[in-house]
This record gives sequence, C-alpha cells and structure tokens, in this order.
Amino acid sequence: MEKVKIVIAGPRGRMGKEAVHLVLQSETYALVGAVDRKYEGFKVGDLDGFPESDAMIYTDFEKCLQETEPDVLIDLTTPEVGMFHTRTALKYKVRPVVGTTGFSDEDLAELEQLCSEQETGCIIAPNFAVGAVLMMKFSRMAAKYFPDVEIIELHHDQKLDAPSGTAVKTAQMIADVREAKRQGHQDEKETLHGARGADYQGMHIHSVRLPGLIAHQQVMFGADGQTLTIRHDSYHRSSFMSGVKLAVDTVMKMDAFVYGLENIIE
Ligand SMILES: NC(=O)C1=CN([C@@H]2O[C@H](COP(=O)(O)OP(=O)(O)OC[C@H]3O[C@@H](n4cnc5c(N)ncnc54)[C@H](OP(=O)(O)O)[C@@H]3O)[C@@H](O)[C@H]2O)C=CC1
Ligand SMILES: O=C(O)C1=N[C@H](C(=O)O)C[C@H](O)C1
Repeated sequence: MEKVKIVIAGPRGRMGKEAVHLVLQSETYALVGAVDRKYEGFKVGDLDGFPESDAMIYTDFEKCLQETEPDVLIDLTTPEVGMFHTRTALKYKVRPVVGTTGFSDEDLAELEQLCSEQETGCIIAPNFAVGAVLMMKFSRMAAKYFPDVEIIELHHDQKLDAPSGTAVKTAQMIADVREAKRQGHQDEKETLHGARGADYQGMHIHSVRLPGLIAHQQVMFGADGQTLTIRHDSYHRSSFMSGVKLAVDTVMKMDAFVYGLENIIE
C-alpha cells in the first residue's frame, strides 16, 4: 500500500512537533516536507529534538508543494499563514487538514467554495481532541433544554487568538438549536469593560490565559434551581493526535469541505 505523503506547516510549534512525531511513527504516512519560516534547506531531522528524517524544510510553500507533491497538508501555524497555506494547497489539489484556529466566517466560506471548485477534500478542525468534540456535541444537546449558557475557555498564555476556535465552534453548535437570546439582566451594565466577556448571539464567552494551562473549556448551563457544567481538559498535546490521524485518513477518502470533527466522528 502506498503511504500517504504529508507536508507539515509549523513543525517547530507546540502542535507541529507532536504532528511530526505522529507522522514519523506511522507506518502508513510519509513525511515528505515541512514548511517553516526559517531553516530553508535543512532537514527535519537536523532540528533539535526531532527524530531522524530526510524531509526537507521549505520557507516557500509553493516550492514545497511543487517539489514534494504531497497528498495532505497538515497546518498548525497562525490564522493568516494558515489561510494562505490552505488556499494554496487547494489550488494544487493537495488536501488540507487544518488545526490552526482564528479563521473568520468569510475565510471558511472562501475555502468551502474553493474546495468544491477543486473537488478536493479539506478538513478544518478547531479541536482534534475526541473529548473536546464530545463536549461540544453534549453542549449542543443540553442547549435544547438550557438556553442560558456561558462558555469559559482556559488556555496557556502563548495563545494568539481569543476566543479559542473551540469556544467559537461550541457557540456555533449551540446556536444551531438555541434561538438568539440576550442573557443576564436587561439593565445589566459593565462597570469594567469586558467583564461579561464576548457576546455570541447573547451567549457570553470568557477567555482565561495563564501559564501552566494547556487547553480547557467548560460550558455552564443554568435554569431554575439548577446548573449543568460540561467540561473538557487537554493536559497534553498528545490528546489531539488521534483526531489528526482520523482527519488525515478521512480527508484521503473525500472531496468535500468539513468544518469540525463532529461531522466525521460517529
Ligand atoms: N485544532 C486543534 O486541536 C488545535 C489547534 N491549535 C491551533 O494550532 C495553531 C498552532 O498552535 P501552537 O502549536 O500552540 O502554536 P505555536 O506558536 O507553538 O506554533 C506555530 C508555529 O507556526 C510557525 N509559523 C509562523 N509563521 C509561519 C510561516 N509563515 N510559515 C511556517 N510556519 C510559520 C511558528 O514559527 P515561529 O516559532 O518562528 O513563530 C511556530 O513554529 C494555533 O492556531 C492553535 O490555536 C492548537 C492546539 C490544538
Ligand atoms: O492554541 C491552543 O492551544 C488550542 N487551540 C485550539 C482552539 O483555539 O480551540 C484547540 C485547543 O483548544 C488548543
């Protein structure tokens, strides 16, 4: 069986490193290249802390695609760079598996359109951890009965985007079953700007950033005389890797656009 040829963008990052290890340890994947903003001409195996690998590092993404001809791009970078990589990969009919968060609705719409024009599969997953996907699904179930909800996401203090991609996706999934509703007292007033967090169709999202955290979220529902809290914690980035693998294996078999692993996890 031919191995799936993979390029990883952001290999030195916290997530990229884990993804490199996943691909190099797999018997069904081949790491054919990596895209970084430095170390042009080096091999992945030359980088400190990486296992033996002859995959070349490129700073020019198109050159990387032309020379390595991958099947799949795994992108774990930043929103702007990730958007450029995903768009470019689709133009080359390379299937993107994107963990990078911070894409706007317009970005997602553009990628969906491009995906359909190019008849090339693409998976955008704000969270690859199966437990986090279940947390989102359970929250959507609960919101049908508890329309008052606040989302509290907690992450390490090196995170660039707020709210997290997971929190946005959770709010979107809840909005599928909950009519837009302003929460709290109708005369509520913030005496300190931002005290009530971000507002998504009346739901509030609170972003905590602290050293020591990895990735955590709790979705709190309230109703007369009761609350329900659904919480997920990622204590290590290895928690995301089974989802990355599922996404790579799935994207190889489809030519559609998928936003969220909940759409491919039974
Ligand atoms: N979907 C999921 O399950 C998860 C998603 N994420 C998301 O993944 C993304 C990465 O997170 P994380 O690994 O923590 O972040 P890091 O900052 O650790 O990694 C990002 C990497 O991208 C690199 N990079 C920046 N610009 C470029 C470029 N032009 N070309 C190539 N590489 C570039 C950075 O390089 P440099 O060091 O030089 O800046 C860095 O190595 C974030 O959007 C995060 O939200 C994170 C965890 C789980
Ligand atoms: O930056 C992170 O770390 C994470 N980002 C993703 C997000 O924005 O939801 C997924 C996970 O929460 C970790």
